[in-house]
Amino acid sequence: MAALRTLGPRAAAALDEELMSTGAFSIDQLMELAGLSVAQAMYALSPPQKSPAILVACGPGNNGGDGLVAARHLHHFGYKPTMYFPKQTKNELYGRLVKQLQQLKVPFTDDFVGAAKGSDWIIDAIFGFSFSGEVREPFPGVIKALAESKIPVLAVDAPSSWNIDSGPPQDGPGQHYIPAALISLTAPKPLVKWFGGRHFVGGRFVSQEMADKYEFDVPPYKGSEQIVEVGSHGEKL
Ligand SMILES: NC(=O)C1=CN([C@@H]2O[C@H](COP(=O)(O)OP(=O)(O)OC[C@H]3O[C@@H](n4cnc5c(N)ncnc54)[C@H](OP(=O)(O)O)[C@@H]3O)[C@@H](O)[C@H]2O)[C@H](O)CC1
Ligand SMILES: [K+]
Repeated sequence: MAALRTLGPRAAAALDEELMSTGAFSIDQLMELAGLSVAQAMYALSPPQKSPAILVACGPGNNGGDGLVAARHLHHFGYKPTMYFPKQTKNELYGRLVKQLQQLKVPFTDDFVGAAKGSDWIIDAIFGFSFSGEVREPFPGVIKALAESKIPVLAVDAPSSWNIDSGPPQDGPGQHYIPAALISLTAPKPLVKWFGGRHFVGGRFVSQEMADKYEFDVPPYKGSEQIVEVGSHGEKL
């Protein structure tokens, strides 16, 4: 069966702009729904009874914000999330998301490698569709640790360090990391061509009109679910 059409980084950024202007959404709303779908994908992969300890690595942009929201939902689902959020900005929304986690006594750590050792799964919410170029500090060590670790990773929107259009960095086998699972938000990005693991689509907030305009497909969400599992490259299952 045909794969879901992909959305490149420029189109994804333009869609976000339009959702938050003429679409009348706030970033808080989009991030809340994106983060909820990340938490639902984690639950579909492994429930808290089996995999309670989740390390959530958050970057400085909206991909990181999705991770902060997902962690709050994971806490309420019964998981024990730990946060690695090394590059916190003064952004007011992020401040509130962090405070909500602190009030739930969700721990924050500066030691990614140490925290990863005790984790059942890692959520990679470091970079999404606005990533480009070489990974800059403080993240190269984190990407290296992900490449060396055997702990399964759920990547949010993109495996961090992969080019959104052209996939894994050309740095040789064993150098880049390969997540066990990916949740694409709104639509898969072109990099799914190089992905081979379990793949979900989430971010259930676009109209059919918007999907037609940006030439992607709304996946077949069932009932009240915020996610759909698709094939590795976005094939409909
Ligand atoms: N419509 C949707 O589906 C929604 C998706 N959401 C999520 O938002 C991200 C995109 O968020 P954005 O804020 O545009 O960008 P990112 O989070 O991907 O990354 C931006 C930050 O990353 C830094 N960056 C970029 N490249 C590098 C690099 N090579 N090394 C280190 N750091 C890098 C960048 O830093 P600057 O220094 O350049 O500022 C940014 O800080 C999308 O993927 C979804 O996950 C929304 O939550 C809701 C709508
Ligand atoms: K990511």
